[in-house]
Amino acid sequence: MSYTQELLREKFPSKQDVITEITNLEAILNLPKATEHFVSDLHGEYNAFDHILRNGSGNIKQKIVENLGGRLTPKNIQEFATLIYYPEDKITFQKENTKDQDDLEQWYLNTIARLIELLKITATKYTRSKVRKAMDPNFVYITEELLYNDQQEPDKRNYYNKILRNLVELQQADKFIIATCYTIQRLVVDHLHVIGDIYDRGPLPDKIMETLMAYHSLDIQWGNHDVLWLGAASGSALCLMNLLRICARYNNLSIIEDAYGINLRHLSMFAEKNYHDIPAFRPKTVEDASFILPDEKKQITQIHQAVTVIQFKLEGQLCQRRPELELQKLPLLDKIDWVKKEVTIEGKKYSLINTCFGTVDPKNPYELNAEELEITRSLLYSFMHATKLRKHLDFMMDKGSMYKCYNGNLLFHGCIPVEKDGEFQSFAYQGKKYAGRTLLDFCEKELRTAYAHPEVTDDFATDMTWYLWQGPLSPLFGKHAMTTFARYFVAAPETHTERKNAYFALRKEEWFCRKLMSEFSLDPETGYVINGHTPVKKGQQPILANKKMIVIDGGYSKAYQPTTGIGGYTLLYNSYGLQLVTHHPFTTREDAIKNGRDIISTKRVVNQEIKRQTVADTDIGKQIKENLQLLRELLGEYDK
Ligand SMILES: O=P(O)(O)OC[C@H]1O[C@](O)(COP(=O)(O)O)[C@@H](O)[C@@H]1O
Ligand SMILES: [Mn+2]
Repeated sequence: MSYTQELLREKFPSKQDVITEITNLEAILNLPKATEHFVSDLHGEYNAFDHILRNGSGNIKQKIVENLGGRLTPKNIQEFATLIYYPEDKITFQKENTKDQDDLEQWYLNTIARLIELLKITATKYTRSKVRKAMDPNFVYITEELLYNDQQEPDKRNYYNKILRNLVELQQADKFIIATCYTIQRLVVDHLHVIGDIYDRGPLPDKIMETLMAYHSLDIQWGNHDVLWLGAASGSALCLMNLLRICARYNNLSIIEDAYGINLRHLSMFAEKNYHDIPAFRPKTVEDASFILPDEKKQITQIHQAVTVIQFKLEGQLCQRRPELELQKLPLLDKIDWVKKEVTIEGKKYSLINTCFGTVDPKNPYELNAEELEITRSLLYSFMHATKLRKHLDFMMDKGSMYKCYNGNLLFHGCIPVEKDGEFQSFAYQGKKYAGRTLLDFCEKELRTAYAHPEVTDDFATDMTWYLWQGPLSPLFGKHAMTTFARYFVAAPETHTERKNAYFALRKEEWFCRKLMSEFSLDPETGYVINGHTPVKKGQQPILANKKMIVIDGGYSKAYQPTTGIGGYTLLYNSYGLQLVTHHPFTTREDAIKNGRDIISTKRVVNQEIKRQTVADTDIGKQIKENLQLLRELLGEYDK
């Protein structure tokens, strides 16, 4: 008997145990495939993301319409849906707005009965034990009684009605409704994929991380913005300065100070001493907001300049110590004619439109002055020791990866760098070349090394975190260069251009997407490539390459909504196939609760399975089949 069988025998000591397990697993294989939910580019927009999680990208409403739609008016459908998304708020609202006690009781009875009906429908896909795990432990007994009782029998109906009445009379109804709503939310989506860029530009990435940490099942494909935060926590001061620059640019320094408790006082004082108010560095999203005080705005503008200059200095140092990364052309502080106020970019001279280089020594433009050095050191120390931040980023490392192969699909944030003809471009390091899948594996290995050793700050792995942010062959970035310097200091638009990797043109071709799936050992006939990263602009298509490629940048980022014209896209993959969901921009939580404002605009079927998919068709199904094989062999042993 093999070692595995020995172990199995310990777990299932009698023949009857084996038979029970085989029956159980066979039954699971025949259940419908559970629903996967894909989101990406959340960019700190917690409220919009929270709403989409609560409504399961429209899945909850669809279930209500399909199953209770014939009995409810559109207004009541929306009210019932809103209750399931925001049970606490909706109950309060209901109580405040129903003066008559009898009406309120009737509302409770109707609501509980409807919830149980909907729960029954959402639970059919799962084993009883999995449904139980999704329930609030305090209400398991009552819920199961209500759920598995046949109301058609008169005796049972009385029993059922009695339980309902009791819940209301014993004032347990609120708690029960809230618990059941969350159970429904949980059952409607079985697994969540976050295809990168949780951090930057929006105000509440920390709350997104808290939500994800409480979520029942998920994976993350890192985005370039996430890697900035992981890089900084790995000891890269350069990543840190860049993420501070983005926080200042979008008026989000409170994430650093309030959410993560990192003190910016020294930086702020230094900035005040050394920088003035320059329009190009004013925070982007607050031009018409009244809540920001002029002084505060000026302070952010000054901090923005201070961290930008430190970033360019550190970037120059990195380029000097890592010529192998071929990033030489980027930092331009040594290409400045300080007298004429000109900079040379690719052989051409341009005048500087903003100057804030008071701390730059023309002879040693990339050297930090003493105070910058001290600020950088102490900020990096605080960042690496901020407890809550570390907890969030540990989780991101744990659940995250550069790419994921899941139920036959290939998920990654940005691109696989290629030449124009579709050949994978290779990244050379220490005499070895990495391209295609091996490049992504290499990047992941380096990032994990860097993160595991935050105290080592000058090694290749730490510098690679910066490369992942803006290196020309970074699968997370996918452009020839990041022209940050020119975007701040030069007017000529040609200096701002960031040329996209050939990948983004080729991903429209079916043959190319098939090649990608083969590279990752997936079946090109049945699989899809799913990307985030590039906002799908007005007039562009999210479904490409004869439906082999789907780009679902969620478009949550408010700053980018004018160019996309919509809120964004998410994707659902259930037993019937794949559906692309388009969202309107999210307004506010209050609007969603009071006015029942949902943000789903359309659902488009990407593919419809000919035969409804079951667990047997999934990755878990494959594992179960392997286990069944072993169990059958064990059964044979018991028969000997
Ligand atoms: O809109 P902003 O804040 O100027 O940012 C622009 C920068 O962001 C990037 O697009 C990278 O961020 P994304 O991953 O969100 O595209 C850079 O290529 C570009 O230089
Ligand atoms: Mn991105």
